[in-house]
Amino acid sequence: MLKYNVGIIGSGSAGTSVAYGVKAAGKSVAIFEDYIWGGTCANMGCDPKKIIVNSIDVLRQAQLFQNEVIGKLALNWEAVMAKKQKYVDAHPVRTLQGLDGAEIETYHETPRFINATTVELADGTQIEADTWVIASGKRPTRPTFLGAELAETSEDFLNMPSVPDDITFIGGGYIAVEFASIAQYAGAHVHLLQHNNRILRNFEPWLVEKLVPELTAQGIDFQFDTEIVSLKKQDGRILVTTKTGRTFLTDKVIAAMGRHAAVEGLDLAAAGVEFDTHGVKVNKHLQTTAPNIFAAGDVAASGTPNLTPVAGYEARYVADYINGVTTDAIEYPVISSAVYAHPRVAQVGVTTEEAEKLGYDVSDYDLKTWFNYMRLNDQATARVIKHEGKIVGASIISEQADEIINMFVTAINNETTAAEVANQIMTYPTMESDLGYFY
Ligand SMILES: Cc1cc2nc3c(=O)[nH]c(=O)nc-3n(C[C@H](O)[C@H](O)[C@H](O)COP(=O)(O)OP(=O)(O)OC[C@H]3O[C@@H](n4cnc5c(N)ncnc54)[C@H](O)[C@@H]3O)c2cc1C
Ligand SMILES: NC(=O)c1ccc[n+]([C@@H]2O[C@H](COP(=O)([O-])OP(=O)(O)OC[C@H]3O[C@@H](n4cnc5c(N)ncnc54)[C@H](O)[C@@H]3O)[C@@H](O)[C@H]2O)c1
Repeated sequence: MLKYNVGIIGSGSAGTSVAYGVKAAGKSVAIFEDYIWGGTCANMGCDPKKIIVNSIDVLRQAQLFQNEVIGKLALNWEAVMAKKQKYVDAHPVRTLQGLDGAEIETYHETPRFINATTVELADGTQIEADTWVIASGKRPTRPTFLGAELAETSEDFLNMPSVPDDITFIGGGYIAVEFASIAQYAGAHVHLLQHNNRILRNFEPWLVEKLVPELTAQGIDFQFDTEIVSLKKQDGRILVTTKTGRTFLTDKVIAAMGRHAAVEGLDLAAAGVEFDTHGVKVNKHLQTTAPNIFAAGDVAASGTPNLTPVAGYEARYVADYINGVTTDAIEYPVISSAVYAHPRVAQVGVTTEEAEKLGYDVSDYDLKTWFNYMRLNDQATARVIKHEGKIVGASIISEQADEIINMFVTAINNETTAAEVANQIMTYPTMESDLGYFY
């Protein structure tokens, strides 16, 4: 039987990071991937999306500067896709080369647990490892209504050869909002159907209350409290029927109703690993219900948001734990996140609701009058939460929110004071040089 110190399932941000971490400590390592080497973020998530978003940003900038810059720009979707594809095609190759170069054994298939230490491959080969790490991520949740097979996924959207005239998103999370913004600027008529009355449920309500009217004014048709009962092909288009009996025709439907843990085919029960709708159950050491099996990244029900930097952080912790570098429980720094719409929204740390309970100071800033936002025609607004002279939370709606939020991440983690900010000489005029004004 083949034997390794560590077996890792999944080659995304979490799996590869654990693999390099334990290999560096001299362990023998095998990694299994049943789809595309390198995982979601680089192949069908953050990176290809951000390449497309950045082309849309140029159109957005032209719109914001329409008084100063004259002439109409047009998006060449095919060229944007070609640029995205060049990056995406290279990624699995780079991932495999990296793993091979580090002498990490690679298997392109789903391993099936037969007990807590041994898996079996499709050809009957058995592989044993002292320690396993489940880093298999999440996969899109498919709808179950009549005609659901006509609904495509975020991956299909990122591979669209052309922009449809009319597109419908089911769901109001990160993916639906970001892709609706892309599609709208790319020239489609966009519908976003949310089954309740709140999109971006993990974001500050004040941000969402500003974003929705902005995106509506751009042309996105938000339909709240709307559930789909069926999709049906009609005259080369798709007929959408909602629970209220309303019907409309669209050209493409993208289901973005969340993602579920990718545990199919692993037979986790045979290994004594429990999971539920949130993912694989883990304790404060990211250990599953089988003590020699860990879970990290999206698949782990660790109570953290499913984001790439979180997957990397958990993976580094698991590698350290396996290597004996730490026995402490995992502790997370503040976790920032952004929605790459136009404008962006981003937040980190203590929320308004928490601040009100804790009696912390909540300050709002109308940034459009500040020089660094005025020069960019950016109608930005920020909220900063402070306690004992330090920033503990921030949320922002701005064309640059994804970048600006990171200066708050650093200020919160370092517990930076106003005096410490004043002692830094930053380049001017830049957004970061305004940090002192938020104290
Ligand atoms: C459209 C989209 C956009 C996103 N944008 C952002 C963003 O802007 N910023 C951000 O921080 N996060 C973003 N995310 C989330 C981010 O992609 C994930 O949080 C991150 O990829 C999680 O990494 P992971 O290693 O846990 O899982 P993954 O990257 O999903 O890796 C898991 C790997 O395991 C493989 N696998 C699954 N089952 C098996 C099996 N049985 N056997 C072998 N292999 C298996 C999968 O094929 C996959 O390659 C986005 C996600 C999506 C879908
Ligand atoms: N910018 C980023 O960091 C980024 C971007 C994209 C994705 N992601 C990650 O990927 C994950 C998946 O994204 P997502 O947008 O699919 O999920 P999500 O969890 O963000 O949103 C799911 C949406 O679908 C809705 N929904 C749930 N069940 C439904 C149903 N039965 N019918 C209709 N709508 C339903 C929810 O109310 C919610 O609005 C995110 O949670 C996030 O962690 C991050």
